[in-house]
Amino acid sequence: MAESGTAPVLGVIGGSGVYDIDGLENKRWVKVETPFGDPSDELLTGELNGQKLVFLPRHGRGHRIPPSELNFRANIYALKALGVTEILSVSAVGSLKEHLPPGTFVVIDQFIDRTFARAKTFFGTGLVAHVALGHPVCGRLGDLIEEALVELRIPHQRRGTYMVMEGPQFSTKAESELYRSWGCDVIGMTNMPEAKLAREAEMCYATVAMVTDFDCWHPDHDHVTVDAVIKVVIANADKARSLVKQLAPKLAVREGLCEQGCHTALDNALMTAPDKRDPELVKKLGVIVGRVLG
Ligand SMILES: CSC[C@H]1O[C@H](OP(=O)(O)O)[C@H](O)[C@@H]1O
Ligand SMILES: Nc1ncnc2[nH]cnc12
Repeated sequence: MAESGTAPVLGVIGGSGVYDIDGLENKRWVKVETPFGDPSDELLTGELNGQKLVFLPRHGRGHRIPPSELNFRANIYALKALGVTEILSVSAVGSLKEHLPPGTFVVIDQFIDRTFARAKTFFGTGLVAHVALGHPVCGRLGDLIEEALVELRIPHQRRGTYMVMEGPQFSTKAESELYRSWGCDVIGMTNMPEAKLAREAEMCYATVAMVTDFDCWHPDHDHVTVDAVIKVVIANADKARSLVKQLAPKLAVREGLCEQGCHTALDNALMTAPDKRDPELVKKLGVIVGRVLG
């Protein structure tokens, strides 16, 4: 079992089409206020197969909030404030590869962040931090997700690069071809800065990307439509829920902190000299930096 004070709590961020989690015991929607404003919605807390779980619908119930207006900092802060230690992000994505048709799940291990209109860090003047991001997702969590996908016989690929675009419009064909030439596997609009902020908040983060379409590069699929995406997401939603159920009990085997360093990401990241730190900012970031700055 995990060291005291670090018992795993699974956070699930549900993307397009995933606005609830079934089978939760002691289920309760909780409103969380954060120094960064409101999260996308209330957060759903409960237990699944004995594992504590917190669920947040990324775009809010009813899909109210577009990607560029998501308050990523409030979302990650709220999950951290509720004790979440590992985050499973569930996302709809377009495929940039012929061999990844709609219905395939990809356990993402890399990102290219092309977003430009989002707040990307909790830190700032008065407390500067630079966390490592060479491996932006938790490989340990990725392995557990893969184990669950194998057990459930869900068609998947273990690794892949997710291109994060600003949106909300889908790509032009030239852009889609460019991302293909970069070797990207899938494309979406939401996983950055989410993954960066999870790292700053010292939480494990992994994404299961559910392919919903071939974007617009494919000769047989001229363009993406929300209709087509939603149809596939609905068909996949049960698989996503089974994945969460299968994954939840696997987390309990972690002993102590994540061996990949996710839970200690701030150990060598703070740059600002102690006497130059802004006490107000340090206080505001208490939930995030409490472990290192006590
Ligand atoms: C309805 S398709 C576009 C939408 O879906 C994805 O979001 P999420 O990662 O939350 O499932 C994509 O990034 C876009 O935001
Ligand atoms: N083709 C696509 N581009 C960006 N985001 C997506 N989400 C689902 N399909 C997508």
